[in-house]
Amino acid sequence: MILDGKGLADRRLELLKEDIRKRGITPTLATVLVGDDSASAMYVRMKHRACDQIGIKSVNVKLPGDVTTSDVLDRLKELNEDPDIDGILVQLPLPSQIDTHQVINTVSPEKDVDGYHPINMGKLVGGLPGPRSCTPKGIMTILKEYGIQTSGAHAVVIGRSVDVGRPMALLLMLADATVTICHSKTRDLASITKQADIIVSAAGKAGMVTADMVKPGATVIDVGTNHVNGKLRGDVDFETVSPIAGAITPVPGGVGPMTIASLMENTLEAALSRCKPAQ
Ligand SMILES: Nc1nc(=O)c2c([nH]1)NC[C@@H]1CN(c3ccc(C(=O)N[C@@H](CCC(=O)O)C(=O)O)cc3)C=[N+]21
Repeated sequence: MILDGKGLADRRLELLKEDIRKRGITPTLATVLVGDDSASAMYVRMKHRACDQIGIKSVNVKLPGDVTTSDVLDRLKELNEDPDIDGILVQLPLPSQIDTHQVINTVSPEKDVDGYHPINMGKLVGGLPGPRSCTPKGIMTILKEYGIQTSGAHAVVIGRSVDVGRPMALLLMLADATVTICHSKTRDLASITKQADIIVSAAGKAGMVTADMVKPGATVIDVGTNHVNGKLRGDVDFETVSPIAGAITPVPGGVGPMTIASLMENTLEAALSRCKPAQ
């Protein structure tokens, strides 16, 4: 079974559009793009397009590639204080001279639609409600919508990044999975992934998950967005793995569109919790 992230995301965007229209509000998302990396610029454009599609207002703050950390922090403080802005997304990765930790720390936790702020990460660790990182949230939605059981399942996450691997593992654990986290230093990766009912690959290496690493019938979620010779490729060798997997996300058309749908959900939630309508 192919897990159609694109179709699911489109349906969720339609529901969000209807929800926003009925509430008569205009949530507002600010994106912050530093420098002119073409992939980052494309992702930001895709986010703005989704906003336009569903009635979220978006503003794009563009900063030159040679700004200092304090330039970025100053701009973020303005956005934090701006009552018209509900959500703030700082597109990552940032240029190397910028202190990414300080930037993430400066985004107001109430406006943190990526769920990267330590307060929101802490809420995730504690199992408290709060904004969840968009990619892991989108993956949980895929699993839920397709009825893929997490309770009691062995989920193997490949990758321990702060934006995907770690929050993914925590969300799977909160959903009662038994979770193993693997990464670049893991020995004999295949022997571990072979035991998985659910594999989530966020390793960032094109084609690294091969058929011999997958148990027949397993669910395979591919977070990879690797650009190889101008083509987008996932972490999973789709040709050989898809006949073995019980369910698999394609790249493109799988996790990526769900990341954006989750961002839209987080932006609406940020707007609603910032301005509680009178009952
Ligand atoms: N603060 C921050 N938050 C993020 O959520 C964030 C980020 N920084 N930096 C970069 C990554 C990457 N990311 C993607 C979003 C959508 C697709 C997506 O929709 N991709 C399409 C294909 C697009 C294409 O054609 O290349 C698909 O998979 O079907 C992919 C990747 C969000 N990220």
